[in-house]
Amino acid sequence: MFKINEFEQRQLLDESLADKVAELLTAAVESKGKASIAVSGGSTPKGFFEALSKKKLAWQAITITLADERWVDIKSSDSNTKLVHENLLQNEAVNANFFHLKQGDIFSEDTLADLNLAANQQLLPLDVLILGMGEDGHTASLFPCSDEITQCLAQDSDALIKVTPKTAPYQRISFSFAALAQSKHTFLHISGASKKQVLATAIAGQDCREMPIRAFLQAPDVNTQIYWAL
Ligand SMILES: O=C1O[C@H](COP(=O)(O)O)[C@@H](O)[C@H](O)[C@H]1O
Repeated sequence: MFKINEFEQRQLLDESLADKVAELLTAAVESKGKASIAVSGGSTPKGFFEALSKKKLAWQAITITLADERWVDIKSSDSNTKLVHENLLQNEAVNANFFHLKQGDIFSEDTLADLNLAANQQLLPLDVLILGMGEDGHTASLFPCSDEITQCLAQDSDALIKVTPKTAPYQRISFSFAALAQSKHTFLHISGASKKQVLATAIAGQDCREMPIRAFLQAPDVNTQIYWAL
């Protein structure tokens, strides 16, 4: 299931999404004393991160993580962790907790097992999930071109998966569809005419392995709120 929310300007979208997410995180903290949110990286979320970072929330009770990360040095300009540190873990949100997906230099099976255990104990199910979408219909690092795509979309997959895309750089770590689909509130944040066309193609077809974002649009128990601006 999905609903499309369109905005005339990206700044209006960023403010509106930040208002909504702030409301949901506040409600989660009030009801259970803590909240968790996974955000996406890439080129789209910077303005939203800045708007959300200025909200006066109980940030010390909130854990932020990423829907996916590239296995690069966290000082690299391609690091999603760096993007979050420089734009979201700022202002009022400087005291939020951050759950690192990129641990150490070597991406070993032991590292993956430890991260899966910690994510299941500390984070899941997420209160809020903010997805992005690439031009190929990937979301998080669920890439249609990867050998792991069947595993990424399987109902019984681990929460975190090692993914090697064939048409995008870097090895990745990504939450699986099964883990992300448990989120209490799911948003897809996209902008620009080209992404609107990609979304239309995704809506018009069925095959989730061809465009993994379809899994979040089609699942009857996932209500994906799409936020789009030109
Ligand atoms: O590689 C990634 O790409 C997607 C989409 O990024 P964008 O630059 O087209 O907004 C992003 O959602 C994901 O987190 C990132 O690792």
